[in-house]
Amino acid sequence: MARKIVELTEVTKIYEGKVMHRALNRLDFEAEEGEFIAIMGPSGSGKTTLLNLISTIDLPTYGRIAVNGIEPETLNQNDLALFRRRNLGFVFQTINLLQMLTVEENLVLPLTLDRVAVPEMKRRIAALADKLSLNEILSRRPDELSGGQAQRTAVGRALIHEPELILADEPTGNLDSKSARDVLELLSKINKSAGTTIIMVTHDPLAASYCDRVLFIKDGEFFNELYKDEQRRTFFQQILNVLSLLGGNVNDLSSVRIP
Ligand SMILES: Nc1ncnc2c1ncn2[C@@H]1O[C@H](COP(=O)(O)OP(=O)(O)OP(=O)(O)O)[C@@H](O)[C@H]1O
Repeated sequence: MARKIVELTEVTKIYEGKVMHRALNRLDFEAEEGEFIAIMGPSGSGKTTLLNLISTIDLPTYGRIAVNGIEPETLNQNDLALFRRRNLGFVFQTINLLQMLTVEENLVLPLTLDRVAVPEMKRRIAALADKLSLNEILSRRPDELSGGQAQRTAVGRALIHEPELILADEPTGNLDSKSARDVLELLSKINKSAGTTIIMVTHDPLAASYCDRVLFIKDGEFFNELYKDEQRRTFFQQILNVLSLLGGNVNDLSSVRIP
């Protein structure tokens, strides 16, 4: 049986504010090594909360979480930061590349923090630039890149330290459909070739159709789950069907792209 890379058992997250809000309610979720999973649900259903808990940025109010066998609650802030840096890669909708640095310098940033030797950095850049088609743009700065090139660089930066788990929050949200496809195909290729586990929050059923499994949540609880066992187009249709059952804000479907 494949190794479990993420395990959530009866996880509840309550935000304490003026008004107390239960964002997740006794949620169970597991991800096995090598899975490519989408998390979908209406606005406010708890997707980002779930991703923040898996990424150990936030802790649950009740319940148990283990990521790569580690329970984040048992680590102090320093060890948690180190754990994230070594084990996780992050890709966000807003592509947060450092404007002062070239693509190449942005790519190696996580390695600089870990004081990796220069020859090893060069080896990893060469391998990644090939895989991500970044060779032509390594010396450019972020403001000289298209949206797709910038997001491919951000994916590269998330991958350069060879993490076991990639966490992506709407990675195609700001991209045109061609660039979105390029990024999704890239994520899919990395998932298949390196066996990297990927968990991606998305509103976009086309993006979700690249995954092997889609978890739907509603009001912080499990709503449904779909596994891809046919063509991507059929899977896309099945995802749309569940989304229509799920309801929520009609704007959530405004970004639907046709495969
Ligand atoms: N720090 C916070 N304090 C209080 N309530 C919060 C906080 N963060 C999120 N919430 C509430 O928790 C619920 C879930 O939020 P979350 O961001 O996880 O939803 P989401 O599914 O990612 O939504 P969206 O698709 O709009 O990004 C929402 O009702 C939100 O208002």
